[in-house]
Amino acid sequence: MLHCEAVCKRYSAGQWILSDVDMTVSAGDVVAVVGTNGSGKSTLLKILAGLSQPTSGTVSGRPPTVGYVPDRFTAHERISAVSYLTHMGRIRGMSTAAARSRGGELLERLALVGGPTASLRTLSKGNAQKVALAQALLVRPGLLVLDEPWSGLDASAHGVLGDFIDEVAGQGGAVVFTDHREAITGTHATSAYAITDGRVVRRGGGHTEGPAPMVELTLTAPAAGAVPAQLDWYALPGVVDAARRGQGIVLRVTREHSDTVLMTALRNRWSVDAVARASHDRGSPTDARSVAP
Ligand SMILES: Nc1ncnc2c1ncn2[C@@H]1O[C@H](COP(=O)(O)OP(=O)(O)OP(=O)(O)O)[C@@H](O)[C@H]1O
Repeated sequence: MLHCEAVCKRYSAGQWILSDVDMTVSAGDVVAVVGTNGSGKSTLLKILAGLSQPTSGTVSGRPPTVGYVPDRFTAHERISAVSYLTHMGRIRGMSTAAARSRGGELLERLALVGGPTASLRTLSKGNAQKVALAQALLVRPGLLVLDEPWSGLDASAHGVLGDFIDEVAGQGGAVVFTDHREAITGTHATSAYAITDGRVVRRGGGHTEGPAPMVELTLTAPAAGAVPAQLDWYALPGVVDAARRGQGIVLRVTREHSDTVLMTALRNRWSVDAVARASHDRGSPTDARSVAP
């Protein structure tokens, strides 16, 4: 489907932001792009969405309908949220009635504070983000590109956003998003890429091809009273799966990071029951969508 080949990007004569990016996004994929501030995540997303052109390299196979949500949606217009969505829907070829109805339905699901008739210029960052999300979903996107979509959204909208992502992917669309929290990428993404020094590598081993070696760690929780008994496993490097088992937990961790994760567990008084080479039959190393955090 969407395929980037040897994509490089720099702005004017500045330094290279992206170098030789090879990336494929297929129907049904939910792809996380992670990286530090300024690493080029937004730049990559804009190229994938078709809003920015690579300096060199090619992007092919972009679906005709792309939904894009920027990291910040600043709307100063006086018009109401639902009127804005109606206009956007018409631009996308919908009838006025269909656009208004679909826009209203999306805003209702997102629980826009102030309701659909709230004026855009009065919206908080999180509420404006809801409108931006709704406009991207007016017409079912073949590719949905979300730049830090969780940022600013209240917790109740997080679940709705997750549902939207699942719906788009379930209907054969692809989703690409950025977020800096490992737990989010682990929960929602079927694969993840990290940007470091302009290079985009498949997370969990640093290769875009072939699964990274994985280790399965079986750990038992510390006795009651020991502190801290719980760790945010997904926040540890290399953890792609964390499944509770009785009083313990079974982690799938990239071989590269397994020693670090073990040390962290031991420092926090978890006991190690078993360390084994993990098979790849349960999906790719970054396939963590089916597992609750
Ligand atoms: N239009 C532009 N013109 C010139 N430089 C730009 C432009 N857009 C981005 N940059 C630069 O490109 C680099 C990457 O920016 P980008 O916004 O893609 O990073 P990011 O990973 O999304 O950052 P953040 O996590 O802070 O949103 C930064 O150094 C930024 O200053």
